[in-house]
Amino acid sequence: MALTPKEILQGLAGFKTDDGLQPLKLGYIQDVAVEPHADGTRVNLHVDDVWQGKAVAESHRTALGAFIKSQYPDVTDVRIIPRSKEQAEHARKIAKPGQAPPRTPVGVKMIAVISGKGGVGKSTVSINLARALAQLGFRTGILDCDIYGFSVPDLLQLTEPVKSQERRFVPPRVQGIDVMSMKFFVGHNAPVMWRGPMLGKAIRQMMEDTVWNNPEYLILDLPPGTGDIAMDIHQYFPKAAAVLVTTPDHNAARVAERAGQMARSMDRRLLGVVENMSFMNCPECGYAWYPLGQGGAELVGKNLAIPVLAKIPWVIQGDSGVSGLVPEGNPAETIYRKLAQTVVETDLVPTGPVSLQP
Ligand SMILES: Nc1ncnc2c1ncn2[C@@H]1O[C@H](COP(=O)(O)OP(=O)(O)OP(=O)(O)O)[C@@H](O)[C@H]1O
Repeated sequence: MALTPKEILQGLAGFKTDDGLQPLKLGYIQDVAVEPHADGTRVNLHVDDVWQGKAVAESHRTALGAFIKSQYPDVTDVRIIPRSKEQAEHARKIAKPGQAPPRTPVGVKMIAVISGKGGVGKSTVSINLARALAQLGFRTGILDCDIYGFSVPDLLQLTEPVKSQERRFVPPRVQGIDVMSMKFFVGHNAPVMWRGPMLGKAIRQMMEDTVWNNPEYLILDLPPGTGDIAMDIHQYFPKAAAVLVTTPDHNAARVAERAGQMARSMDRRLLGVVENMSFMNCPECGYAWYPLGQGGAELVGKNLAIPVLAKIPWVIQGDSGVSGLVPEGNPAETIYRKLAQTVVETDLVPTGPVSLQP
């Protein structure tokens, strides 16, 4: 018999933290979802983000996960996802557990993630921001607009081919994010060698011929730079607000600033700057060091008069790790969650149902 959320909730009645808190009794457990997978069962548990007036401790989350695994041997993966009460309420409104999300298209808020230089982590920030928004309960999609340099599917370790339905494409879903990328339409790592008009057609088709699940947020991973391609793609999404990504070194920051100026000259609203690969923490003593220097985000922020939204540390992946998603329990998870919360609290204007039409 498959495990049910109710059984997990019943089991949680027996859980206490080291310091004697009973989260179920205290009303900190928001909801449980059980997902059967080929290699076992995954449990996603939303909990309040504040316990006893403080952000829920990492140790409480770890203990909760370990408890569930110890009670139910079929469970191979537990995700404890903190969320504010308001976000839980919002999530309940948009998708009652067990029910399909409403079919009426709602407005989509688009966020273009942009950078000056390649390789600063624009795609990494895009996927982790998308996941954090999905974890907050929003239907979220990501469109990899980096037609020539697509990397979103690889960073998400997506291997399955895209499926079609009535001559449209069904985007694969990873961790609650619907993903569309040029990668799905080209041969194994084949280069895309198209010029302008074809490029525009590809973006338009990926948007319009995709069966999007009425996303509330669509993250656009734009190509880096200020050249023709980046400008063309900016034009396709006139209403998207932008998040600028830089690394801390001042050279990258100056290039990022130019990309920000270009976006602004095209009437794009700049929400702020995210500094990626900002610092490294020693896993033993917590000592922070700065392999790429410091001050890049502040420089961009000051010169463009935009806020620094987040500083993301270096994230060390495991031996097998080619995934760009921050591993569960890594401190960067909390930083991305706060970034997503900032985005949610920003008065973004929805653009109407997903469409490229302005
Ligand atoms: N915070 C981080 N810690 C460790 N590695 C990172 C971090 N951010 C990005 N990386 C790694 O750096 C590489 C480049 O990242 P990513 O592809 O996100 O950059 P990008 O700016 O989108 O590049 P491009 O524009 O060339 O596509 C990837 O291998 C990614 O896993």
